[in-house]
Amino acid sequence: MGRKSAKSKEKKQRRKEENAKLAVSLAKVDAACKLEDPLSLFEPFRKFDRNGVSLTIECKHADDLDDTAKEFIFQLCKKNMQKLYEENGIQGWKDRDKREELLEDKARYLLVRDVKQELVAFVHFRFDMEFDEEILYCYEIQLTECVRRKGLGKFLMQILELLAHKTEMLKVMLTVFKANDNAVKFFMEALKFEVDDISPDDGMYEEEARYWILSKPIKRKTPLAPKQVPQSNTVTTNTSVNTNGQTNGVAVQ
Ligand SMILES: CC(=O)SCCNC(=O)CCNC(=O)[C@H](O)C(C)(C)COP(=O)(O)OP(=O)(O)OC[C@H]1O[C@@H](n2cnc3c(N)ncnc32)[C@H](O)[C@@H]1OP(=O)(O)O
Repeated sequence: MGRKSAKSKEKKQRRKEENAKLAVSLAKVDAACKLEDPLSLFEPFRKFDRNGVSLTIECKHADDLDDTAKEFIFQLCKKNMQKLYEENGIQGWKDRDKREELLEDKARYLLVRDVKQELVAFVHFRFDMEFDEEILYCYEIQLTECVRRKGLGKFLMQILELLAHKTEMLKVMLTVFKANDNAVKFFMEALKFEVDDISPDDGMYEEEARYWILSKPIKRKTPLAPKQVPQSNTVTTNTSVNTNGQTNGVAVQ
């Protein structure tokens, strides 16, 4: 009896701790979702001026998109992804389902425009929980062909990593079709994303899953031990961005 009651006490304590941890994670996601314009935290990242293109980047809630932006997002996604969905997706491609997913409440966008103010690329992302972890999920990164292979995709993913760091998310996650060779090279080779623990294992289903769930942990600088802290108090674990758009305090490759 004595042992049993000690055990149940332990169990209760563990559950209490788990609930408290979950409440903290949910509060972080909630706070991140409430940020009006997260890009205002990283002003230098509003411009991409490299490799012969001059582009501007803005961040919007799905709710605040105008009809032109909504249509651009849907049509570009369809152009880039329909064939892959039809060949690899369980339910193929469905216009209506995709339109709904793109405009769900939590959806947020990075919108990229050229000098004529024409949209040329977008990222659809969300702050969310994946099981009991607070994460930033990249639903889509879609570029028109004329702005590919100029470093823009990498730049946009760096913004997501910075946002995830600033809002204290644990990972950036995404789903990619195994057959999407270019995207797999981009995420896994160039950006060092890895197959996440929740990605379906081979052999889990009758047929091998046609996609991977990838993730990249958001690394934080470990604060120095007290005796190592310099007198000048210059050590910080916060992310800061210098005027060249380079980051300090977060591992962005
Ligand atoms: C979660 C999802 O959204 S999955 C779907 C991803 N999106 C798509 O498949 C839509 C069509 N493709 C695209 O929009 C773009 O090609 C993206 C997003 C995949 C890549 O963006 P880009 O701006 O073209 O990539 P970026 O120029 O930053 O490339 C960085 C590195 O990734 C790798 N990479 C990018 N594209 C390719 C490619 N087509 N083939 C091989 N490697 C590539 C390279 O190592 C590249 O470095 P390098 O150019 O110095 O060799």
